[in-house]
Amino acid sequence: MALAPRLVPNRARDARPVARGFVVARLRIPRVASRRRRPASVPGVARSPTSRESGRSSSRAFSPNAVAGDASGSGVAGEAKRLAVFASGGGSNFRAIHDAIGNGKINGSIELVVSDKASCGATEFASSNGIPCVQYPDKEGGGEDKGLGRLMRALGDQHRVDYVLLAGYLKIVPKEVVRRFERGILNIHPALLPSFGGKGCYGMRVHEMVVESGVRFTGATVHFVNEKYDEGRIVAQACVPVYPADSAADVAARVLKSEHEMYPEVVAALCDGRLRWGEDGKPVVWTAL
Ligand SMILES: Nc1nc2c(c(=O)[nH]1)N[C@@H](CN(C=O)c1ccc(C(=O)N[C@@H](CCC(=O)O)C(=O)O)cc1)CN2
Ligand SMILES: NCC(=O)N[C@@H]1O[C@H](COP(=O)([O-])[O-])[C@@H](O)[C@H]1O
Repeated sequence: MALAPRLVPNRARDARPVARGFVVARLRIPRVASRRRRPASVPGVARSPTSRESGRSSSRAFSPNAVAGDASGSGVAGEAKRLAVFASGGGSNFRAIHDAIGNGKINGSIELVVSDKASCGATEFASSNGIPCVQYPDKEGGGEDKGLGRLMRALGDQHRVDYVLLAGYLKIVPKEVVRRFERGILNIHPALLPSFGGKGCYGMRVHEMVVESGVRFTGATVHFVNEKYDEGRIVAQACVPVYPADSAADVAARVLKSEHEMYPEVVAALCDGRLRWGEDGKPVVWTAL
């Protein structure tokens, strides 16, 4: 049986940009036999002994066990995390995460898809892969609470979701969900927050603003979700150039490609317990040397 890896965090200044363009910290994880193929892009990753079953993350000082969503630092190493994806559109980020799970890069399973749309690319992909879908908000059938009660039951008792991943979801996630999944909801935004973020900043509109602004770089941001649009703690960013002749569509395609590379890696770290909160309240993706 593989021994639980002892994490020996390096000093914060060891965090340095990597070829992928987003910053990770470095820690020495003794190589342990892993039952599953390690994520190709993060060699030598071992399973961290975490489990969301042990309840919510505490706000205690940083320690090797202070991982997102883990209150005790104990738990069953390697247990696949149960994921819900919220999407409103084509679902390419959803599909990138689904593919990374299938390739063994993410230790998780997508148990539920939530959309404000009765049908979109994401819900069609979910249905064709046997993944249940729930509509929220559901103005027609949801009554006063727009289906909030049904959503909470689906995320809780029915599908026992550990983490929520927003992937092109265009509505505000209600505070009840944000509080239920403290430090357990990620979002990908198609710009370098805090620039070009907030209400009204979504989809192609973001890239139109970027081109109009004349900035020379843009990119994507993965951040934790709080009760406001795009104000949660930033986890990782990927940077791409903006060329003078670029249209908004050119920029959108370049940013989307970087999203498909970055988001699965961050989700893999979240599911492996390698997404850790420092004493300064900033989350960091850790990987092996
Ligand atoms: N509680 C939270 N909910 C959501 C967040 C968040 O950070 N906290 N992120 C958004 C995703 N997002 C940017 O990354 C975003 C999505 C949509 C909007 C927006 O202005 N929406 C419009 C409605 C658009 C429509 O219905 O077509 C609006 O609210 O008027 C801003 C940012 C997901 N949810
Ligand atoms: N502010 C939220 C927002 O604009 N999210 C963006 O919507 C697109 C969804 O594409 P997808 O449906 O193909 O994943 C992605 O570019 C994502 O960053």
